[in-house]
Amino acid sequence: MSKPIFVINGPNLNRLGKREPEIYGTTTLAEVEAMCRKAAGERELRFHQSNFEGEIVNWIHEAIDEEAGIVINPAAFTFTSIAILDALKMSSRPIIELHISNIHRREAYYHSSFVSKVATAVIAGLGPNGYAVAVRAMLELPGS
Ligand SMILES: O=C(O)[C@]1(O)C[C@H](CCCOc2ccccc2)[C@@H](O)[C@H](O)C1
Repeated sequence: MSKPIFVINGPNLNRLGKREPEIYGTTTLAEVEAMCRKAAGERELRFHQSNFEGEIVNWIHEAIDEEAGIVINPAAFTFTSIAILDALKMSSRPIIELHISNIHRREAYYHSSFVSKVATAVIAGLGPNGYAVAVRAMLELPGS
């Protein structure tokens, strides 16, 4: 039986599409979820968002226990969270770090990701469509 794919979103992404459309577009997180489920096809997809670091850590533990691949947009926790890094280090499955914007073209405090130290791949700058690209890529990665 194939394993689920976890898509995990960090703080403030619940406001996607409602603020800063010039950076993040007008697509809502609910629409992103629908795009991910379409991209996943028959594969089970778990889609989560939280503004709380510990909740994100718990979902990473769930993904590890289910031997599942993880697509993660940690949002601001990308640049601050050792807890999320430590949790991701425990995974033996593919991890795709996803950012809607190209963080490397933005403010300097967005340039150094803890998550990139353990990510299998990083997607940044494709806009909300990057999520569907990440899910489709995850389907093809060995071990996902
Ligand atoms: O580009 C991305 O996906 C980011 O992960 C989004 C984070 C911000 C998430 C906040 O999302 C909002 C969405 C709509 C309105 C306001 C914030 C930002 O801190 C990263 O540098 C890049």
